[in-house]
Amino acid sequence: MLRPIAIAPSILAADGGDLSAETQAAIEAGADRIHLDIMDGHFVPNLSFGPAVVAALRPLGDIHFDTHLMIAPCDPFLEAFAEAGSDTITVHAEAGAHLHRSLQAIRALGKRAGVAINPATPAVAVEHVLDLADLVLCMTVNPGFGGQRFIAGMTDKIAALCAMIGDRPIDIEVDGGISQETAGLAAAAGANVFVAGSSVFGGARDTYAGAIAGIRQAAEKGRD
Ligand SMILES: O=C(CO)[C@H](O)[C@H](O)COP(=O)(O)O
Repeated sequence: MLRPIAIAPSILAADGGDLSAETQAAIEAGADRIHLDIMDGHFVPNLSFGPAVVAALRPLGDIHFDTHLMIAPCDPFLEAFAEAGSDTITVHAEAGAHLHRSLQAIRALGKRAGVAINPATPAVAVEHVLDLADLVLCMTVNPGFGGQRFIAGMTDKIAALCAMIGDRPIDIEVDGGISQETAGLAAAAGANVFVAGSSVFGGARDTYAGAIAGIRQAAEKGRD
């Protein structure tokens, strides 16, 4: 099954003092989705931002907001991120005692439900929730920080997820170290949604369009 390619710049790597302008610039540069990394200093060893920031950015456009919750527990915050304007809400398989219930709750809020797995978590961890998932996120770095190196060994897991998911209409997203150099490897293994932080926001604003186009081209080529 050939899923549509989408590039999702992560504003974690953007200028935090100018998030509206940075998000607007990414939209104008051709982003398909905006990736919002939510960190709690507990599930991951870093803090980022909360639903108020997501809500503040929402009026910038009707682009898909892809919210990645790196928080535990996650259930108490699902409604807030739904109300803030998230389109997809992704929770970690490792973050909650009741993953099935969390995904049900996201769907009940009228949002697309995503499930993420860390590099050390096997693909089989999501097997029994696929009927409740619209997106599976394979972390290609350990979550918590941008700017890390893509873990090449994750391509086998992406391929295993792809085989497990089969023809279900579920996005296969990769996050961490995605660039023009690595997007092709992930695409060849079956990924179709590419989160990119530092490889987009690491340059000046007039380079964002070229960076997004380059990642898209690399992903398309990786499928050949
Ligand atoms: O989820 C994340 C970190 O936990 C970030 O989205 C991810 O690391 C993207 O940043 P970069 O592209 O710079 O690796």
